[in-house]
Amino acid sequence: MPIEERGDAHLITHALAKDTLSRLRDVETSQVAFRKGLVKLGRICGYDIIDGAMETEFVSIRTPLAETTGERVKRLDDVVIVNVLRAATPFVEGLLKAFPRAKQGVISAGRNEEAGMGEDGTFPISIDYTKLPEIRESDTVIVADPMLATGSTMCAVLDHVLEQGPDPEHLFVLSAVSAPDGLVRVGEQFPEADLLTVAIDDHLNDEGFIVPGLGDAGDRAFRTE
Ligand SMILES: O=P(O)(O)OC[C@H]1O[C@H](OP(=O)(O)OP(=O)(O)O)[C@H](O)[C@@H]1O
Ligand SMILES: O=c1cc[nH]c(=O)[nH]1
Ligand SMILES: [Mg+2]
Repeated sequence: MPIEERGDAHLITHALAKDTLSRLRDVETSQVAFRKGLVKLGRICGYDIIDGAMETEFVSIRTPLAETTGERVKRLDDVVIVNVLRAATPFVEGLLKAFPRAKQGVISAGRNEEAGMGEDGTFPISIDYTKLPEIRESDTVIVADPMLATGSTMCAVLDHVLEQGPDPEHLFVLSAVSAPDGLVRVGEQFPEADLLTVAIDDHLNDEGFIVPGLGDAGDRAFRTE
């Protein structure tokens, strides 16, 4: 199975996910290659979520030649993907290749970098715009953000997502790179969430950036610096 348990999180271990993340980390990777890499990584992660966490069922099929039995992924319509603006946008574009019929929500959430990281290791988060579909108990919700650093953004986003209605059957927090602090913070505050990530990095620096990380994912994808 391409998803392995690791402490507070589950690691997506597909070789192509690691390959793609390594290209994203490279400081020489151009903006276009970076954005395309995030799309690719989202697609791989989506396939791995389906492989590791979604049920399948056997169905009868008639091919042009004969009756046979096939296997289908169940309940792909009951998936909600939440895009945490803005760095998650290309990542979600890739996820949608695996979940083309997912309902989508967006939340614009940003760290107040000027305020800096507080003594408790968190950032103030401003949530400026949200548009979420109805979330039902039977849904699988995937909240996607390529970077989980202090976890401040994800905690604010999850508060918002969960206050809208009943707890969904499955709640996944999907990131490309996570810092140990962020995983612990989100895991403690939202024990119902399944934390999925491609890599757990070493530490956060004084500015709250993941080390070694890949830099500022939003700036690299959107060419803003
Ligand atoms: O775990 P945290 O410490 O909260 O940091 C992670 C957040 O930081 C980045 O967003 P950023 O605030 O840079 O916004 P952007 O996507 O617009 O660049 C990233 O995409 C996460 O949302
Ligand atoms: O390392 C980090 C931390 C937060 N946001 C990013 O884009 N990168
Ligand atoms: Mg940013």
